Amino acid sequence: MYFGFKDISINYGKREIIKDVTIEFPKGKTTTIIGPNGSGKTSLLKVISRAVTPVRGEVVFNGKPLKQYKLKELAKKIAYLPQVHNSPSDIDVRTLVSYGRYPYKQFGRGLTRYDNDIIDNTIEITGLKNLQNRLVETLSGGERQRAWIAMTICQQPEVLVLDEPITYLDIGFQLEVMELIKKLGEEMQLTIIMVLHDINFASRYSHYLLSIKDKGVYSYGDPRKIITSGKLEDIFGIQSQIFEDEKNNCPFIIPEKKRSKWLTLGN
Ligand SMILES: Nc1ncnc2c1ncn2[C@@H]1O[C@H](COP(=O)(O)OP(=O)(O)OP(=O)(O)O)[C@@H](O)[C@H]1O
Repeated sequence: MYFGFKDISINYGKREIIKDVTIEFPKGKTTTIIGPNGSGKTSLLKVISRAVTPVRGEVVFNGKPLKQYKLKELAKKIAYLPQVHNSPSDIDVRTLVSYGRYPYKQFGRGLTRYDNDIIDNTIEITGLKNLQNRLVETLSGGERQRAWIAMTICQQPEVLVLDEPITYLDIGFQLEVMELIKKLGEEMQLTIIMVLHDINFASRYSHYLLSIKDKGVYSYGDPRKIITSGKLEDIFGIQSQIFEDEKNNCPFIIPEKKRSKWLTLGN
């Protein structure tokens, strides 16, 4: 297995959240995890970042369980951007991006010329050149997200894990960040695993979708296979119309109605 979950189960106390999930993420491709609120998507990503320890199973990278790697070694291979990230208030964009080089730093040494070249290049390709001296706290939400993504890219990872990277952004910045992720994925041949709530963005920007329901994998595959009105009804309890986005060559959904006891009361 290149990278994936092998028989992962997650509990919080006695409560079981995820049960026996096994999935391999294809190398160099983008896989997006979708599923209802509270279904365990973030918990799965946190197992990759080691913030959550599964009760059973393991994450496998290059055929070896993650726990057999040294943390510094892993940080050069896998970058993780959590859903909520608070920047220190007094650092500028360049400094934030440079944090991505920490796994490569020798003890007691500063950044090398090579590190600075990588930082320059990352700032260039993520369109941050004009913002590099600005304090991170003064950036708009979209600009800030770009800066954080740049930090992960500066790590030169093979695997990039993103938890809801566009959730708090307006539609313009959502599009900009998704295009950036796509560009970086293609140029750096990244294996991207992310969680998105927006099914249409997930459909358009993913090679594969993984849907989570009832503690496990409900469906996995090409967006065309996953985005069907029957499956979306099962996963989210919604009725929807599905169309073909011919320009982007993927399905898109118009949600119609939620199956909800609140809405039908009194009818
Ligand atoms: N540290 C924790 N302690 C106890 N329960 C937790 C903890 N973290 C998450 N949970 C619970 O585990 C379940 C899964 O949470 P998780 O955040 O993984 O779901 P999610 O699919 O990412 O949800 P959302 O789409 O709302 O972000 C939820 O019921 C949540 O309340």
